[in-house]
Amino acid sequence: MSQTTTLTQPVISVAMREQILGLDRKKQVGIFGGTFNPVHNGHLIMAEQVGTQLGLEKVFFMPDNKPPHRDPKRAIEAKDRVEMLKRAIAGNPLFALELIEIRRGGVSYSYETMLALKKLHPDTDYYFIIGADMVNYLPKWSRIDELVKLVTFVGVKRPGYTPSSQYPVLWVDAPGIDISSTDIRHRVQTGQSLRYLVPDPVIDYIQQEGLYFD
Ligand SMILES: Nc1ncnc2c1ncn2[C@@H]1O[C@H](COP(=O)(O)OP(=O)(O)OP(=O)(O)O)[C@@H](O)[C@H]1O
Ligand SMILES: O=C(O)c1ccc[n+]([C@@H]2O[C@H](COP(=O)([O-])O)[C@@H](O)[C@H]2O)c1
Repeated sequence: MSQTTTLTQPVISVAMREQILGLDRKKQVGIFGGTFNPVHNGHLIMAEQVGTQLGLEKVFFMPDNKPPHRDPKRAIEAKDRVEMLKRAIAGNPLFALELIEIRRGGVSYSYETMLALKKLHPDTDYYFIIGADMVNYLPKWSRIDELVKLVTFVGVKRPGYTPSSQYPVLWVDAPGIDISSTDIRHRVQTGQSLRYLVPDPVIDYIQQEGLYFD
């Protein structure tokens, strides 16, 4: 029996066609690493400004398991930090979660993380978002000379910090927001309002779980 084949579709995929035409654009995504203990509106405002101003496809909030540079005061469990992040980013299609550091456990060195992410997603360019305090701290990061080749650091100003860096940083203009997780924890302990400093669903979670009260 003879068989005839009718080609109704082009044999090349969209990706191949884009490659041939030189249109293969890499994905551009933001990575926003932090302890998020807890996440606050300063984090959300800066992530929104960076994501929209740079035209990123997504901004991934990436809670660390254990920050490399400090012993977090009043550390709470990763599951609570993740739950608060989930509540904070719900409803914003630009935002997503990246839990690679929590899954890996141990100390969360960004070089190790970004190497792993680049291996998993070689077609993605990563924009690593940091505040001015962290920009100043970059020289102390583990394997920083290799890390700057893996990511583009994006800096956001922060009240109280005069940024200076010997490493390349792409600055995005966002309003200076004087909110810190340290201050939020202090406000919980001293019974002050968190309203408009932290998203309402995160305030509810802090109260429901009794976080940061002692
Ligand atoms: N208000 C802010 N303005 C600019 N950058 C910020 C601000 N808050 C946090 N960041 C940046 O977000 C990242 C994650 O911060 P982190 O989760 O440690 O929050 P934090 O408010 O600095 O916490 P803590 O007070 O416990 O040190 C860091 O790069 C930090 O510089
Ligand atoms: O890799 C390092 O040496 C390193 C040193 C300091 C901070 N970082 C990362 O910077 C991000 C912000 O840190 P933090 O503690 O301010 O939340 C978080 O993802 C950390 O893992 C990473």
